[in-house]
Amino acid sequence: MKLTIAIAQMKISFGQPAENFSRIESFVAKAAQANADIIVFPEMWNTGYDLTRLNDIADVNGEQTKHVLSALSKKYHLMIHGGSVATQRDQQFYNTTYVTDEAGQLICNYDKVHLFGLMREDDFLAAGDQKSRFEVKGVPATSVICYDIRFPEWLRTLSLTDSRIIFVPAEWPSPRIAQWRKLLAARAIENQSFVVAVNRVGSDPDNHFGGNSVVIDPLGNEVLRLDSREELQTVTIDTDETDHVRGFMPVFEDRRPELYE
Ligand SMILES: NC(=O)CCC(=O)C(=O)O
Repeated sequence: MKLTIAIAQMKISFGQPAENFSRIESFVAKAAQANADIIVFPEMWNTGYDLTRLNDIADVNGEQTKHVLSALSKKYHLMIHGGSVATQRDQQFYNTTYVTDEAGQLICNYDKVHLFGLMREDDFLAAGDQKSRFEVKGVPATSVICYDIRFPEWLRTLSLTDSRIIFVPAEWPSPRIAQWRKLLAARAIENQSFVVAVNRVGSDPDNHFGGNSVVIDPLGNEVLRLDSREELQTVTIDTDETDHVRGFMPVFEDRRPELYE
């Protein structure tokens, strides 16, 4: 299946959800103009890492995000991978991914599983404990969030289902961009999957974020890589490549799970 994927490598206004919400439609409109099947946003784009103010600015039950993504999907007839947003549910805060299909239906809901202590997530957020699975035009896909990619055992459990694409929204600081690229390539190669990883650009009071959003094929080749500017770019991938790679090198069949516990 050929899929055209749009990467929205955006700046995020720190602690200003209204400003951030007002900016996403122009990315979606450009993606639709480029005939994209799906657009992907970065991590925590509604608030940035303004964690001390979550009580005032997190999206309660994700209602605003779900409503806006659904309306934009319907208006522009494309899927939206909503990166992730800060949400509040039952007196707790989460880092949550929502995905809507072209009819505006919510088809994925995932809370970040591994909280990143260096950016104080563990002081403010609750961790998720559920996998994600959804389909992009019938192609099975999964989604994790940023620091989750440092846990290959988690991504393996997801790829053992039937996933062919791993989506990774992120706010990954510039000093570790070399690690970002290597970790993402490793996750693509070992899971014989496409990886679509979208980082933000710009700065907040604590970090500068280096972009370098990438789309990586199942052999670990970067088929698209952005630099550190705010921009939207699209690329077309052929997801049948995963079956070809899994066919000639049957890593999943050669596993010895009885030895791994
Ligand atoms: N927002 C994040 O999870 C950042 C993860 C990160 O920077 C890392 O090095 O891991």
